[in-house]
Parts: sequence; structure tokens; C-alpha cells
Amino acid sequence: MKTLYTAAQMRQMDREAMAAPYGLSPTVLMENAGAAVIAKGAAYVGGWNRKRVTILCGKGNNGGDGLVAARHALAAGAQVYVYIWGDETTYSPESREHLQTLRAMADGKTCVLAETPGALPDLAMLRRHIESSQVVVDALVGTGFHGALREPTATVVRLVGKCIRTTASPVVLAVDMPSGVDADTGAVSGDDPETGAITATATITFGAYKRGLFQYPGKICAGEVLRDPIGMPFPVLQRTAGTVTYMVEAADVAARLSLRSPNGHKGMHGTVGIVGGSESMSGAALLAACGAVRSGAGKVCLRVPAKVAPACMGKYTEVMAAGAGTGGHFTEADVQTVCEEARNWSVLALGPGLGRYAETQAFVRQVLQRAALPVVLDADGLYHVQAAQDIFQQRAYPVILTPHLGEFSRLTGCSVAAIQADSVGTVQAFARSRGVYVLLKGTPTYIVSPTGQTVYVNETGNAGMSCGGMGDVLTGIVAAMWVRETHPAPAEAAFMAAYLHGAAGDRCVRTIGSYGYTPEELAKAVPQAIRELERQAADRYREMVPSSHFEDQGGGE
Ligand SMILES: NC(=O)C1=CN([C@@H]2O[C@H](COP(=O)(O)OP(=O)(O)OC[C@H]3O[C@@H](n4cnc5c(N)ncnc54)[C@H](O)[C@@H]3O)[C@@H](O)[C@H]2O)[C@@H](O)CC1
Ligand SMILES: [K+]
Repeated sequence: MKTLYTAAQMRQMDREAMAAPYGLSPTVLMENAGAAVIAKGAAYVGGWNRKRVTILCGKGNNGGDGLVAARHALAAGAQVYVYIWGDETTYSPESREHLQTLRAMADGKTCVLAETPGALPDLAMLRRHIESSQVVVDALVGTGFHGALREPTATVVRLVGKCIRTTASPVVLAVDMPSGVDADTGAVSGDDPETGAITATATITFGAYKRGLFQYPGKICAGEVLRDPIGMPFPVLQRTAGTVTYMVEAADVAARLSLRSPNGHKGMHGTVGIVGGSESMSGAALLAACGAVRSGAGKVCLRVPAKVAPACMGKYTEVMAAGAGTGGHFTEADVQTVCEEARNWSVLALGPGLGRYAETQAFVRQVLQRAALPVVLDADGLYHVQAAQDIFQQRAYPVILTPHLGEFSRLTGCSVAAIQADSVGTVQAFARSRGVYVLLKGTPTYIVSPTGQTVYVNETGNAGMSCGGMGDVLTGIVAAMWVRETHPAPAEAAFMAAYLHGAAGDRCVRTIGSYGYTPEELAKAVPQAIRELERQAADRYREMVPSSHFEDQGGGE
């Protein structure tokens, strides 16, 4: 897993690297950072020799990295135009050191140093330089930025954006963070990625990955993200005090999937009970059932209101579908039946297509109170508990909530914008206060446990998945992952499901097209996504084990 950090955590690591026993000097770290931009950026630029490069430097350490990068670009044969402005006494001390060196190198030809003591650089000249450059290096602000860009940086960022859009698209390399993107939240200054932040081809980030590089809209601005440890001691970069955010990767899911026991039986792979559906929505519960089947659940039982049952029976022959009660939606009268049946299930997925009937509210709440098994609560199931959230703490068995942003907004009472501005913080606070696991669907998806210390982020998936029914399939996948033979912890089951759901969607893009593929098609692609992970895991194993081992096993000639 990639570990993602906040700006404060990164600053703490910087301090530890500089303190005893390591005692690394900040000037050295800055040197390594600037050099890394040029070394890692070379692949995007196609080599630096004879390239014209405009480098924009702020007054802080991010700007200092830019000054160092200028020196290394020069050494690699580039022609550089370096911009820095404002009162020099306010530059960071290390920046001033590196500026001295660059001043000595400035010759007005290969190295043009445009220093302006005033508030603004010469914008007309800056425009000309950007327009004639093949590369722009953004070293205006890094992890020191929060909120909205102040002037004159805001004007410079807008100018750069305009020049990049209207000229022959230079390569833009962002130093540590694209300027204007909040390192903790991915929020963009002024909320508009087009004008509020630099949009980079690639970001070379230092030490550890910053969260904001993987959260929208910052993720768009970051382009490809490359990390360079810049010589920071390995133990420092591994510190995990406070909240730790992990980006889920293929290997993390593959390691937890594990192969099934060759002599296993269906009882070992769990029984998923799906309770949902109503007269107006029978498809949602069916899709959840399909998601569970396609994710390898041992058995899948679907319980829908009696009037809905005829439409569900036989749709998937492997799903044991049956009606409950007599009506077209669930009511209090169905609680007993469902709770009794649930004794035979390993997990209950409750909610898809239940409808928002007043009578269904008592059903949902009482099932949650009485059903003695883990629950995945989704869709209308979430709607019915909005005003009764203390219900979760009364349960002896864990609950995973799988809201999308709108549903989460209703549950928390926070606006969608407020959640987006601090997704990690909001999900953590909610999960802690309610004692639940939360899988907040979106781009990216966040998974948090009730202790709230660890946050998992999933990036798989694509825009084609934003259509009705995709979330229902996910509900079924979460339930099936949770009851696998290896019994992953709830948060693990949730991130495995989120990863596979997205990976299956990504397969659909490759085999069907960018959008227009159906939730059912996505569910059907889950086994292929699992096979792909197994294949990758086998390849890694082969790489680790000497080939002679396989030759011995083959035993042929
Ligand atoms: N040891 C370290 O701390 C290292 C830090 N490094 C670099 O240093 C950066 C962090 O340095 P700093 O803490 O100096 O912070 P930054 O350089 O990211 O930002 C501070 C500067 O930005 C300006 N600024 C802050 N908010 C602003 C706003 N809203 N609008 C306009 N201007 C704003 C401040 O006036 C100050 O000049 C990292 O991103 C990285 O690039 C690297 O040199 C590697 C080592
Ligand atoms: K930057």
C-alpha cells in the first residue's frame, strides 16, 4: 500500500530527518529535492539538453527547490528562465543560499534570472518566456499552501494556466505539489482547477506521498505522481503517528484474496443474505445478489417482498430467491421472518431497492436491532436510519455502511461541499462517533473503521460507473468479501470489494467501452478482475523463488 501523509505529518518527518541522530541539513534536502525534479522529470521532457525551461519560484522552500532545479537543468544542457519576486528578506534561508549560487551563474543567455523586488514579476516577459519554453517548472508553493492563493501568486497561476492552454502545451512539472492544491484535501484554490491551480503533466513529490495528490480535484492537477525520498532516512519515512492513510494497491487485495482450499465446500465461502427490493425497485436487490455470486460467495439468499418475488425468481438460477410477507414493500410484520432466516446467513446486505415507505422504516430499524450477524447497510437502508443512528452502538455485530456522497450528506448533516473539502476528517469523525465501518463511495472511495486511525483509499474505477445499479453490485461484493474463507477484517473486506468493483469496471472499459456497460456486466467482470490479481500474485511469487525451484518441481528431463 502507498502511505499518504498530510502536510503536518510531512513537516514532522522533515524535522525528524534534520534532528539527531540523523542531523540532515535542510540545504542538503533542498539540494536533493531540486536534483530529483530534473532527474525524474527527464523522462517527461525527453532529455533536458537544449530545452528552454521557465522555472517559477515562490519565496518558501518550494521556491528553493526550484532554484536548485534550475542549476541542475543548466548542468543537463537546458536554457533556463528563473522567476522569483518579492522582498528577498522574506525568502526562506535555504532559498537565499541557493539563490546566491544561481546569481553567480546567471549570464542573461543560458541562465536568465528574473528577480523582482516588487510585488509582481514582469508578466509580459513571463508570458513570452512560457510561450517559448518547452518546459515549465512550478515551484511557487508546496505543502506550505492552504486555503486560497493570495496575490500575486494567484495572478501568476492564472497566467500560467492561460499560456499552457493557448500555446503548444509545454510539459509542466510540479515541484512537490501543484501550486494551488491543498496537500491534505486535494482542494483547489478558488474551487476551479482551470484557474486556481497549476495543472501539471507530472508532480515530483518529496519524502512521502501527500494525500491531496490523490484526491479530486487535486489529482487532476497533479498529473502523474512520482515520489523521490530525497535521501530522507527510511525509518523516518515509515513513521505512522496519528491518522494513516493507505492507498490500496493490487498486491494488497491479492494477498488477502488467497486461493481457496482445494478441498473446501460452499459452507466455507459464506452465505450472503440480501434483503431489499420493493414494488418500484426489484432490480437493485437482484444486482446486489449478482455482485455477491460473482465475487465467490458460497450461497446467496435473496429475500424480497412477496409481490416482488415473481420478478426475481429464476433471474439468477444460483440465487435462492423467495418472497417475504404479503405486500409490495417490507413492513414490521416481516421482521420475524427475516431475522429467523438470517440465523442461517453469515452476513446480511440490507437496503438495495427497499424504497422509502414509512412502514419500511420500522422494518429496517428492528432488523438492525435483532439480527445477530454482521450487516452491510446501503441505499434506502441508510435512509431509514438517518434519525436513529444510535442503533449502531446497540448492536453486538459490526456494520459496514456504504453511502454515496448524497447519502453520507444526509447521514452526517454536512453539505456535500463540506464533505468534499475534508473527506478523510468527516468520514473518520462519523465512523468514530457511530461505531461503524464506513465505505464512502466516490472518486476516490474512502474506507474507515470505528477507531478511525486508519483510512484506506481506493482509486480503481472510472466515470462509466456513475450510473444506477453500480452501488448495488458493490453492496453484494462487500458482503461476499467479508465472509470469505480467510475472514478478512471488515475494513479489509470493504477495501477489497471497492478495489475489485473498480477493477471490474476498468475491465468493462477495456472490453466494452468507456460507458454504457451495465452493472450486471460489471458484476460479471469481477471473476476476471480476481483472476488478474491471482495471476499477478503468481508472477510475483515466481520472481521471488529461483527458477531452479520450478525446474525441480517439473521433474521432467
Ligand atoms: N525539509 C523540508 O522542509 C523540505 C521541504 N521541501 C520543500 O519545501 C516545501 C515546503 O516549504 P515551506 O514550508 O516553506 O512552504 P511552501 O514553500 O510550500 O509555501 C510557503 C510560501 O508560500 C507562501 N504562501 C503560503 N500560502 C500562500 C497562499 N495562500 N497564497 C500565496 N502564497 C502563499 C508563503 O508566503 C511562503 O512564501 C515543500 O513543499 C517542498 O517543496 C524540500 O526542499 C525538501 C525539504
Ligand atoms: K509547486
